[in-house]
Amino acid sequence: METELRLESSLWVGNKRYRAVLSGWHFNWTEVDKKNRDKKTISVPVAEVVGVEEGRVEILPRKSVEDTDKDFTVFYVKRSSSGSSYGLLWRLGRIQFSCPSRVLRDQWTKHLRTALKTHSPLRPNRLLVFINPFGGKKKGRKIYHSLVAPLFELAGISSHVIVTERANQARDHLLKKDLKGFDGVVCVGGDGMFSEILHGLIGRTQQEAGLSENDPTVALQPCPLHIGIIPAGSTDCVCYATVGVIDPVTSALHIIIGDSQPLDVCSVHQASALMRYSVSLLGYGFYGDVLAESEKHRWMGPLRYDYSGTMVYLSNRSYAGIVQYLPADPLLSSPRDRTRCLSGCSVLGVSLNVASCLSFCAFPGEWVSVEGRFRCVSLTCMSSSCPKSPLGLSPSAHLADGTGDLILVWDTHPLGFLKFLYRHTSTQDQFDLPFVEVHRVKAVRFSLPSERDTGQEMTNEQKMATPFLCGLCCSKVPAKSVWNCDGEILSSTEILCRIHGQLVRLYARGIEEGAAVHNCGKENDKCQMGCTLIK
Ligand SMILES: CCCCCCCCCCCCC/C=C/[C@@H](O)[C@H](COP(=O)(O)O)NC(=O)CCCCCCCCCCCCCCC
Ligand SMILES: Nc1ncnc2c1ncn2[C@@H]1O[C@H](COP(=O)(O)OP(=O)(O)O)[C@@H](O)[C@H]1O
Ligand SMILES: [Ca+2]
Repeated sequence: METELRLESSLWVGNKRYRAVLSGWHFNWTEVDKKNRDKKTISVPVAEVVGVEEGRVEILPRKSVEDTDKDFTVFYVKRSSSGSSYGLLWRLGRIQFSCPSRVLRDQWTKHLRTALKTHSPLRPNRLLVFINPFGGKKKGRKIYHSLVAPLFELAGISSHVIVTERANQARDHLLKKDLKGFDGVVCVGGDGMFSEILHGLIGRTQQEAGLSENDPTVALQPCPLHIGIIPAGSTDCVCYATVGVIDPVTSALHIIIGDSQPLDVCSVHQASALMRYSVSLLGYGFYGDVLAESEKHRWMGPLRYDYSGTMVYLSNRSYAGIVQYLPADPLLSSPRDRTRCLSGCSVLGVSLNVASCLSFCAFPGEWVSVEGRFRCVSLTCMSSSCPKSPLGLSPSAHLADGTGDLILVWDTHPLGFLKFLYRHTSTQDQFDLPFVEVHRVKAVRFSLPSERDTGQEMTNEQKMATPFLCGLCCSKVPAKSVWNCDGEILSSTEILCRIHGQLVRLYARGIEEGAAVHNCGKENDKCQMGCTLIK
């Protein structure tokens, strides 16, 4: 089959002659200029060819087609460094070849198209697109129509676009409407919008499989449709943590070529009912308070989190709680092993025997229990990196290993907590502080101490410590906080969480790092799949 797809010939690009070769996984072209022997070869993996068109075709800044007999145009993924972000920006590359005959031209286009289908079988033909017109800076519609739709059209993807008119419309559509014929669902918006798609697709899949989402011991069915994220929100953490940059064109190109990245999902239950799913931040204390405060200032747009973050920091609160967790196998990985989950990462979920030991009563020995006052308790299934924190809440967490990282920040003095927060903005280790613990876990349970212990009556010492500028934003110190579940406030405080390995798949491939050193000893572009980074 590989020999069948091989094609090699002399072609022209402008007035220069090139040797073009299509073989196996690659398409490359080299200038054959005698005076300049060391002209570089440009090599494109066939899986990264976006489209092949007969004639002279331009799509930027405007689409134009000159239908000639001997020319063909190839569009492909071109990488460039993104400056501030850790990942690489993808752009649309374009090259226009001229053939000596029409027969040869047709042979090239036919072979390239066949190779492309063979090497990237998950390319979507038909997509269901939801746009949240009010996410982030309210630019969702513009981002989609000006940057994404032209690329989908070039790649021959047909899309059904729905601009939402209310919250939860996308979720309800996915739960109830006919989804036949769609290969994937695209979300134009932020983490909240992604969460709607996530709930719709997971719910629909379980309905069809006859499984109960309420039962935390049930092994849920993975979703058959892929999810694509075009970032147009405030935090855009899911996009950043799975692609490495917040860039609509990069994300659109990952969707077009049918990249596939599995993702762990955490189900959050109260008593025996499912409350929500989470992929990035499930946080009590600081992050819960920030979200609750920020909801009052939605008009500020993405800035609301900085404003509320500062206010909540100044209010200097901590909360009593009991945290119980089921540790993951420490021999497989650790949240402090300083590896990073990069594209092709090999730390994947092994079949975890969670269900059998989820029952706390039946297997008390497997669970670890801690109690005390916390600044925050956070659980994240992935690194949760975002522009505010480029390495994320847990820099060594893995996207698809079936575990989450539980971060416990014990009550401490205000400057200590500021240090912890500030370390998220750099490469300094935020876990290397005496009041911080991090555990790789399969399940977590959170409960409140009995009324008597929650500190309704605070000790004098606590009273002294608590109202650190507290008068700025609150008059009374509440005894409990709320849970922030991927940007939604949960209605209940006592919860049970379980991580489901690889429950959904995104059109992404994990973070491709720019100028990094890898432990396979090779330079970045030659790095072997699955190697890990050394700092
Ligand atoms: C001093 C600098 C501190 C920087 C600390 C940065 C930690 C950031 C970790 C962010 C993890 C994000 C996880 C994702 C959450 C989202 O699902 C979720 C929903 O997003 P959406 O509205 O786009 O739909 N987003 C959130 O819940 C936002 C959480 C953001 C917390 C940011 C806190 C900023 C704190 C600033 C504190 C400043 C203290 C200054 C004192 C003088
Ligand atoms: N048409 C709409 N009107 C109001 N809210 C909507 C609409 N469409 C989606 N939403 C909701 O808006 C919330 C925030 O959206 P998101 O796209 O995540 O933006 P942001 O990142 O700015 O929070 C989501 O929880 C989503 O359910
Ligand atoms: Ca994980």
